[in-house]
Amino acid sequence: MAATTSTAASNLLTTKKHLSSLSLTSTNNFPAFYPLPTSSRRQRFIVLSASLNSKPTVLIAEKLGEAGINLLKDFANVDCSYNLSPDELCTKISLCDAIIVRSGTKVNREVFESSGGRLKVVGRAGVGIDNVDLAAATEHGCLVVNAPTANTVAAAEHGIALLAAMARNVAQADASVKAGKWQRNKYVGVSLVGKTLAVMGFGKVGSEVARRAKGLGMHVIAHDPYAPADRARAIGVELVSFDEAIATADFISLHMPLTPATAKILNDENFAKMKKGVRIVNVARGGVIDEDALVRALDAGIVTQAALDVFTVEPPPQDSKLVQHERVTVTPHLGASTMEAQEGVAIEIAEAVVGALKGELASTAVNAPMVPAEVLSELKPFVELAEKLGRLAVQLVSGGSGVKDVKVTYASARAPDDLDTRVLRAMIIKGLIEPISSVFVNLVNADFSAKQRGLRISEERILLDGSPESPLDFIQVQIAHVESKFASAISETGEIKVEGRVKDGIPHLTKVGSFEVDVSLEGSIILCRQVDQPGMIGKVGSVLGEENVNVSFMSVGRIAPRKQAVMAIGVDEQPSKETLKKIGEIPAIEEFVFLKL
Ligand SMILES: NC(=O)c1ccc[n+]([C@@H]2O[C@H](COP(=O)([O-])OP(=O)(O)OC[C@H]3O[C@@H](n4cnc5c(N)ncnc54)[C@H](O)[C@@H]3O)[C@@H](O)[C@H]2O)c1
Ligand SMILES: O=C(O)[C@H](O)COP(=O)(O)O
Repeated sequence: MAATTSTAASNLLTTKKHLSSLSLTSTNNFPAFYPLPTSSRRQRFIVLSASLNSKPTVLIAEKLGEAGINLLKDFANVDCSYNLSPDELCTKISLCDAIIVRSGTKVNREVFESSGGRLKVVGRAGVGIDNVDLAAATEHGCLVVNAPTANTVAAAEHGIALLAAMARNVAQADASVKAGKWQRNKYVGVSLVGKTLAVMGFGKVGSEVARRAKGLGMHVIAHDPYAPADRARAIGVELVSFDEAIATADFISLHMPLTPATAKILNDENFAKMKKGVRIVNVARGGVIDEDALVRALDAGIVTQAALDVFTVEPPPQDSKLVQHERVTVTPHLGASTMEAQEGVAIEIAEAVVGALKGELASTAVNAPMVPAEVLSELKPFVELAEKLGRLAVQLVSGGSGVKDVKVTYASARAPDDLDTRVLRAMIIKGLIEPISSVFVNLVNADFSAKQRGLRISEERILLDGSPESPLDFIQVQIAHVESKFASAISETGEIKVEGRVKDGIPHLTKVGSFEVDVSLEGSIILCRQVDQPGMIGKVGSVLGEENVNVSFMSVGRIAPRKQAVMAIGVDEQPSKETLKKIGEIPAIEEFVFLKL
């Protein structure tokens, strides 16, 4: 057995310009995209319809900066129709090759179905694509592109504006003066200087908020299990645990994406851990707060004030107790709404849409990583395996010094020249980044996205003896210098380690930490560490069965009989919190974790 090592980081592209687009040629003058299949997307060959002879039509459905509109007009017929009803949108869409929206327009399955196959590009002039049905887009051969960077500073500035306005009761005092009152004693505020601000989510927006808050004389701490600690230290911010952040902060500012792990992360249980009198700002996504719990925390005096730009349902109901609360300041999702940001976003999205209509794959393409068909046919299950191992590994991280050093090992009997691992590396990066951020990774931007987040991916090849029929024997992903929410995932050498193989064309998880397991990577997975003893599979299975959660696969890996064992359980549905709690309460179970694939 021989090993060769190379460092992907050294090959990384260093400027965004270098990777802004990549052209593919195809037959009959039409550009072509090959989106990678994942378990949730049907594989499909996408052909864009912007023929070389006719100008495409772009519908701009929400207000867009002039510079972007002008850029589009050079290339396409532009129809600016704002405030369309859903029916009007469905009628118009059949005449359009592309549509550009912000967060206010729902581009749902009906829109794609109504387009009669003509719609080929959806441009989201901003970051979040919560309002675009991605699965429907991919099924209809439609590329979705977004503009992820141009509104970062605007969002951070809005966070700071809300922080200061809340502390000094600006909105409430303004309404009071306009109502003919002069209540100087009622609206005495609190100072920001010297106060502790906890920035929850230290990504693009969070780090800009932290920088600005330092300038205001605040003591800034941050919680982000995946952000590199040295990046935080460089701007004088200490990364702390979730509990420490919320327990010590005078102000909490939310900047994490909405994911299954962050949904309602501020809930009754966590409000109860906060310092009495805490003030909360949210310019991320409404869903990260349990809004009913926030009303209870405000009424109980745990939370003194809140300032919210985003809501679970937008616009929120007019009679919402939260919106109407006297100590809550609200804005209608204005984080990205500055002249400058909207000009920047307009240019970013116009360039991406024009590029896509010309057949280039933008670095901001959300649903179409691109793989040549001949590569895909052989590597398809390994491509899926790579993404899923990345997703599993990152979900096992609980803290430490951030996700920084990732080592990928490919074991294969193929000579290194016969196995192009570029796609696999991109898919591992996709799996590592997408569950924890607002970034979408494709083949064009994968290495750049990794570099931007401070991720160093080193790759190792293990050359196996034997027949090289299958491209790979196993793939292993290790994350160093981190803690895990499932201690058994840490290997003897101290890294989080997951390993997988393809069996009968299906990706399988075959190793977690030092434990051998065997579970097919479909649906989701529960990992439990237990004292090996009879009846454990039955006990866990019946807890899941009580809630009608279908078990697809179970396997137990153990060190020795009657010692510790790790049980991997594949489930088709997501168990409720109560069901997971019941699993944790089974006496022999020492730890467990639920992982979404
Ligand atoms: N209000 C607005 O108009 C507006 C504008 C821009 C962005 N946003 C929202 O702001 C949020 C942040 O955007 P961004 O561009 O900074 O995203 P980003 O991906 O750059 O940063 C998100 C950070 O959150 C961290 N994170 C993930 N899970 C976490 C967890 N459980 N706990 C703590 N941290 C966690 C990630 O590691 C990452 O560093 C997103 O929700 C985005 O949609 C809102
Ligand atoms: O996701 C985003 O980019 C922000 O939330 C801004 O959304 P908007 O473009 O609708 O203002």
